[in-house]
Formats: sequence, C-alpha cells, structure tokens
Amino acid sequence: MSERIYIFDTTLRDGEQSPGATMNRDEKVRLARQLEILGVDIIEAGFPAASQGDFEAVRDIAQAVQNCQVAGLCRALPSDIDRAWDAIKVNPQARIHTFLATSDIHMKYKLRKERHEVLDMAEAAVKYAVSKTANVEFSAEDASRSDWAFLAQVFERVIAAGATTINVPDTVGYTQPQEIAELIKYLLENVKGSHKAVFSVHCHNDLGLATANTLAALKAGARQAEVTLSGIGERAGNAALEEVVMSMDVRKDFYQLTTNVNKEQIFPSTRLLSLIIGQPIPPYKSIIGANAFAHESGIHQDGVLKNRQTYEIMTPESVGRQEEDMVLGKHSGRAAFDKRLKDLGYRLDEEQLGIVFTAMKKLADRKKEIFVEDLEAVVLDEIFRLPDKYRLEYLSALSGNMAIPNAVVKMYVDGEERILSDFGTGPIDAVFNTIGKVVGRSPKLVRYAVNAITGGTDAQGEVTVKIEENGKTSVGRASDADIIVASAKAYLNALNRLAKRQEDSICARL
Ligand SMILES: CC(=O)SCCNC(=O)CCNC(=O)[C@H](O)C(C)(C)COP(=O)(O)OP(=O)(O)OC[C@H]1O[C@@H](n2cnc3c(N)ncnc32)[C@H](O)[C@@H]1OP(=O)(O)O
Ligand SMILES: CC(C)C(=O)C(=O)O
Ligand SMILES: [Mg+2]
Repeated sequence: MSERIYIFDTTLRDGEQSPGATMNRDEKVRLARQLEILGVDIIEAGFPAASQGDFEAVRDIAQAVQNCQVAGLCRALPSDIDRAWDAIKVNPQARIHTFLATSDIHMKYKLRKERHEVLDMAEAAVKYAVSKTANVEFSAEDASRSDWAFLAQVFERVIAAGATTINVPDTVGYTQPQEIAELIKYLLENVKGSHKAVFSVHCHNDLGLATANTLAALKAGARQAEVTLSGIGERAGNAALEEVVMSMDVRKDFYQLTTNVNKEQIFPSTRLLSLIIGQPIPPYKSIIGANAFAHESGIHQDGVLKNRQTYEIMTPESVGRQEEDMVLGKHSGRAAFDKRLKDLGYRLDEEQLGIVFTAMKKLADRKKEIFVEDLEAVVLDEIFRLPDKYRLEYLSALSGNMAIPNAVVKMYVDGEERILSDFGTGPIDAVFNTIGKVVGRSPKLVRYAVNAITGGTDAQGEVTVKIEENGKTSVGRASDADIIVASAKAYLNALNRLAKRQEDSICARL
C-alpha cells in the first residue's frame, strides 16, 4: 500500500529568492493557477511582511486559488504573523508558516538569542498563529546543523502549542542523504507528540543533493516535501518538484509513496516558469530539459528504435511533453489554437483567446510554421505581460557594413507619444540608446542573450536582457521573428519591471 506525500510548492517564495527570478503580481497569480492545475497540495505564495507588493501578490493568490492550501511565510513575530494572516485568510485552507532558526551558529550570531529564548519565541509564535488558524506550520531554520536533542525539544514545544506541520529544513544544503534519513527517524521517535504533526523536509542544493536528501527523508518517514519548479531557489536552489515527484513515480517499487500531482502538467508548468522569469531551461536538465529524451549515440538510438524502454525510464508524454500531432499555421482555425493552448495548460477566456488568435495569424503571415514555443511567446507577450509604463509602437533600425547604425523609435511613456532617434555601434546598441533617451534612463546592460526558439531562418528569436540601475536588477524577455524588435521588446520589458519595482517600493514607504 502506497502512502501519500504532500507536495508543498515554494516556487513563489523560496523560488523567487533566486537571483533574477522576481515575478510581478499578475505573473505570480498566473503561476499559482498553474500550480493548482498541476495538483500540488500547498502553494507557498510569498512572504507578506517583506513588502506591500509581496503582501498584495499573496492576497491575490489566496483569492484566486481555491483547490490548494495557500501558505504565507513569516518570522516568529506577531507583526509578521498578522501580516501573513491578513494576506492569506481569504483562502479556505490558509496556512501560516512561521520559522525560527535553531542551529547554534544562527542563534548566536544572527538572532543573538539563547536556546531558552528561542524555545519560548517559537512556542509563542505558534500559539499566536494558532489563535488565527489551526493550519500552522513551523520550520526550524538550519535544522540540519542544529543539535538534535535541542531540535527535538523545540518541535515538542511547538507541537504542544498546536503546530500541525513540522518542517526540517536543510537551509544551507549541508546534509547528506543517510544523515537526514537518520535525523527524521530520530525526530519521529524522540519528539513527544510527533504523531500529531506531519513531518516535512525542505532541502537546498548547495552540494547538488537536494533531491536525494528530500527522497531519503521521505523514505525515512517525512510526509511533506517542500520543492520548487525546476529547482529554482535561494543560492543553488531547492529540490526540484519534477525530480522528487517523478522519482517516486518511476520507482514506486522502491518508495511506495504517491502524490496528487498531475504529472502531465509538469512540463507545461516548468515551461511557464521559464517564460515568466526569462531564464531558459538548461538542455541537460533532468525530465524537462530539451535533451532529457533525446538520443544521440548510435547504440542508444538502435536500442530506442527496438524498444524505447532500453534507454528511457519514463515516457516524455508522462510528464506532458507531447508529440505535436497538428501543425499550426496561417490556415489553422481557432479550434486548433484553442486545443493546443489547452494541451499546454493555458486556460484562456474567449477574449484572451481572440487576442492570441489575432496575434498568431499576424505571425503566421511572416512565418511558415507555428511551433509551441511561438504560441507560448505570444501568450506571454499578449496576455501575461506587465501593464506597460513604456510601450513600443514603432521601430526602425539601419545596419550594414557601410552604414552608421542608427534607430528611430516611437514609443508611449505613460500613454504619452514620443519619437526619437540615435546612433550606436550596431543596430541593437542604437535601439537601446534611443530607448534610453526616450525614457530618460541609462541602466547598465548586465546580460544580453539571443536564442532561436524555433528552427529555420524564419525562427522566432528570443532575447533575454538583464539590466542594473542603482543596485537593482531586472530581467526582460521577449520574442519576435525580427531579432532587433525582440531585443527592443525585451529591453522595454526589463525597464517596465524596474519601473514597477520602484513604484512598489515607493508605495511600501508611503
Ligand atoms: C531561510 C529563508 O529562506 S528565510 C526567508 C528569507 N526571505 C527573506 O528574507 C525575504 C523577505 N525579507 C525581508 O523583506 C526583510 O528581511 C524583512 C522585511 C523580513 C525584515 O527586514 P528588516 O526589518 O530590515 O530586517 P533585516 O532583514 O535587516 O534583518 C532581519 C531581522 O530579523 C531577525 N530574524 C531573522 N529570522 C527571524 C525569525 N525567524 N523570527 C524573528 N526574527 C528573525 C534577525 O535577527 C534580524 O533582526 P535584527 O534586525 O534585530 O538583528
Ligand atoms: C524558511 C525556511 C523553510 C527556508 O526556506 C529554509 O530554511 O531554507
Ligand atoms: Mg529555503
């Protein structure tokens, strides 16, 4: 008989702590809806006390998502707990997730507290949280470097205070599989009242062991796994949802554990995340990378042709990587687009579908064949893009080995039309210079990457730019069949994000 594992997804909280993975409110709600379709049990939506923007995003998610628990993270402080509760309480299964560090190094240097103070603080925080809801999770930050007996004492106190989920984080990715398995067994056996709570594990990937450690803890008796899509998260990231879930699925015989995850939604979910944060999935990434089901060498190809199972331990279809059975192009109708979008996990209303359909028809006039990536790029640009402060209307750029590269840009800034022109060392430099002049900012360009997201000379080019201004960074991404237009759109996307972050921080200070 298989036992059930609860999947706690923290892409929107720990995942967002990953450098360059900042998401705006609409993007977070969009991703949360996809996580709901994916079938995770708990969505950690953010850290409401962090900023007004985080608070509002968590509140909107708590409202938008009805079939998952929505958790808000907070320090072991009444003010943080109040803020978290205010943000999540609209959700019918809201969870307060409070945490406090228990390792000697964190207590001494970071918290500057003695053990007895930490014990009291953890207990008081959980009691306060329980006065708001019975659904309370307590995390002992840096649990894996904590003294085991003290950790057990902390857990005993918070369970008695009413915590129903006890999380054991390997905050700095230090533990080893056998060690965390022993720790979980020790805690289950030695914490009085352990049977009243679900034990959870939260592993970081500093030594590349996050998935292995998570699975070892689950095998040892933990029943909740805290994971993120693609493994994004603080520093080297967290345990990847797809790896943990598919390990349990592929190796049912070994784990005898199941989850509620709708596995065919794994690939669409990770791809949506990649589109939102503008970071491509590495081709060699397990399960979701472009090469994960590709066979290059002759002996492997021969084996796969004879029987796929010779070199494939799961099918691409089982994680939602579908063979495209219909070619989309300028002769395709609404129904075909609608079906493909649904297969990809997008739930668009009639109006949104109309917008995408019109944009796709326009693209199909310029491109022979429309690929899934084209479709997703259009959905992201047309439906899930930021409300723009800066909007591109028209652009022309001149280049060539005899010409002095220059660009003319017509844009709207807060709805006001502006046209300017400037030169550069190449057409993209000229476009960026002109845009900078129009918006009156000159951020440093930290990264510029071009990627052909579909094949052929008429491929959609995907451009990612990272800019920095006054210590704040912002990533923008866009695609277009014209690489210079894609560059301009990506640059504006990054500028819009930067402007939005500045507006949010001004609001938070008011
Ligand atoms: C392991 C993790 O992932 S934990 C989550 C990490 N995520 C984040 O930190 C993102 C959100 N954080 C923030 O926006 C800010 O840090 C805030 C709003 C929470 C706090 O900001 P500030 O008040 O400026 O404090 P700052 O960040 O400089 O320092 C943190 C303070 O919280 C204290 N603290 C840290 N953890 C806890 C805790 N679990 N419970 C209570 N206090 C805590 C620290 O000791 C420090 O206190 P001090 O200022 O008295 O020394
Ligand atoms: C807040 C906790 C759960 C955390 O993210 C960690 O310890 O890594
Ligand atoms: Mg973490």
